[in-house]
Amino acid sequence: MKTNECIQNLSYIKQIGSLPAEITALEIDSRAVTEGAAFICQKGYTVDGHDYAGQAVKQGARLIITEKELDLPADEAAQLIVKNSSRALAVLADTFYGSPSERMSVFGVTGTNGKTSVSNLIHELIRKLNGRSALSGTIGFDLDGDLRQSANTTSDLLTTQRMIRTAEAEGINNMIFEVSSHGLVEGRLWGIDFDVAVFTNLSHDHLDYHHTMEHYGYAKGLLFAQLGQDLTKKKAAVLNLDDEWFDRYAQMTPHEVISYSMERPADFYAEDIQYMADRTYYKLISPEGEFELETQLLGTFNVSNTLAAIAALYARGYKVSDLVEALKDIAPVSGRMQLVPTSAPLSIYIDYAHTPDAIEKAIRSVMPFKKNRILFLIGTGGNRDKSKRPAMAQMASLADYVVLTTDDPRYESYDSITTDLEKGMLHEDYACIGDRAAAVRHLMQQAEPDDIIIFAGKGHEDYQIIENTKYPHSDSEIALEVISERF
Ligand SMILES: CC(=O)N[C@H]1[C@@H](OP(=O)(O)OP(=O)(O)OC[C@H]2O[C@@H](n3ccc(=O)[nH]c3=O)[C@H](O)[C@@H]2O)O[C@H](CO)[C@@H](O)[C@@H]1O[C@H](C)C(=O)N[C@@H](C)C(=O)N[C@H](CCC(=O)O)C(=O)O
Ligand SMILES: Nc1ncnc2c1ncn2[C@@H]1O[C@H](COP(=O)(O)OP(=O)(O)OP(=O)(O)O)[C@@H](O)[C@H]1O
Repeated sequence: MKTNECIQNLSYIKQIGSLPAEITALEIDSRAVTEGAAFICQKGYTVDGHDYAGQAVKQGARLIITEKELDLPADEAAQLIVKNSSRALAVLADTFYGSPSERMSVFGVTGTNGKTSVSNLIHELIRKLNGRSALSGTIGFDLDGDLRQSANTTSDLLTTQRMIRTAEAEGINNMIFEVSSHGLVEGRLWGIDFDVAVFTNLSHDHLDYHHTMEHYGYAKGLLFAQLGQDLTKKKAAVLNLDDEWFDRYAQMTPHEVISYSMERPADFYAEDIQYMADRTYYKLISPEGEFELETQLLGTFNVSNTLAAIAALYARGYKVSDLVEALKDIAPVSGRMQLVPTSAPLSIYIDYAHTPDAIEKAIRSVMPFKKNRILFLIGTGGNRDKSKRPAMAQMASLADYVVLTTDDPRYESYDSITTDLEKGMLHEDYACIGDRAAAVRHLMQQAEPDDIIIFAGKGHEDYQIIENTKYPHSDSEIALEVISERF
């Protein structure tokens, strides 16, 4: 793209050197720079991208976007000094990639729990109803069925714009983003034209980063403000009426608010819910009438998640009857209340619950069909929000027997993690076993016929991070091994 065209909307303080005629690519990582690229220097948590501008120039960068004047060969690369390079990146990426989000149906899903589940439901419902869809989130970047890896729940801004551009180039006209609070406050989604913004719920998590629930809640609210003020576009906020943040998020947008609830009348609400070990049924009351709904997704929270997904697609003109029909065939996201097939006379679920609220909901979900005991294993990560640990164990105490362990201990000792968890235990029927593989084995050794077993915290992940190394790990594999020895 011509440089003048690319920087037409960019405010900058000063130009050093002459601008190249063309920009071939935008990069924020010097290691990815190719000939003719513009390199945008960003300060990170670990290093400062400004320190890599020299390397970027050596690799062929001809324009450097920087917050300070850098000592670089003026004949090789020009510099544009900007006040804030993240804002500059947002402007440049939007122009360079041609604002693809404006031409697509873009859904953003935020909340403490349920982002992956709701995003995946929206994505799969669209595909089931013969549409094409791309999804970016914790599980990766799914380009209409072709799954690629990505590092974050909400990727950096450049990756985000590239994903939308790639989807558009593939002829895909729906894009779903799982939106993290980190991503919102760091502007990883600046410039994205969302059509539907969905809120699942807000509860204790990430306070190592946000410090207070007020700040955490505010961060999530930025998604609803991002729907913008242009009322010539039909947009909607889909909000959970059962959550106390409903009113505040509704105030953040002039666009239509579509409510959903499991507890009271709303635009979309659930009545007569029946929880089975492998299916959930409920009566859906919607603006298009009442429907008997059946889903393979399990647990109370998935009733809420299915309501959110149906409401989000209704906002884009889908018929509720079609959505209800399509939902029957959609399988749960890997590792979210996923039933592990076994011939042993007990039920094993793998779940990703790693917040107090999710743990409470996971255990309450299986109570309606409990015949014997509920055995629950909970692990939590090292070097992350420690304040939630006792509250997690407090909720885990709803189970009859609990094993306290780790998920990704990183650099923290097993003992430090399980000791924090132990502070919240409300009964004595528990064991602390830091090594997760041993913890899973121990839990399975206690299992008796008709027990319900939930392994929480790792979900779809098939590894454990110890220090900075990923080791293979699978709760279900270990559980099935013990079953083959015992049953
Ligand atoms: C703490 C944090 O948010 N870190 C994110 C951040 O990394 P960083 O700040 O360490 O980056 P850095 O290594 O300091 O690099 C700074 C700059 O120098 C550049 N650089 C660096 C090295 C080099 O040789 N050349 C070079 O140009 C980098 O490309 C970058 O532009 O920027 C990276 C690229 O965008 C992110 O992948 C990374 O997320 C890490 C993996 C992370 O764990 N983040 C968590 C806190 C997070 O964001 N989580 C939320 C989900 C939460 C949830 O709901 O569960 C998420 O959205 O994922
Ligand atoms: N609506 C919900 N309310 C409460 N808990 C939920 C809800 N949906 C899912 N959960 C719980 O949270 C776990 C993670 O679900 P999911 O991956 O959909 O959430 P997430 O917001 O994407 O989480 P993360 O940001 O950590 O990836 C599930 O395994 C389940 O235990």
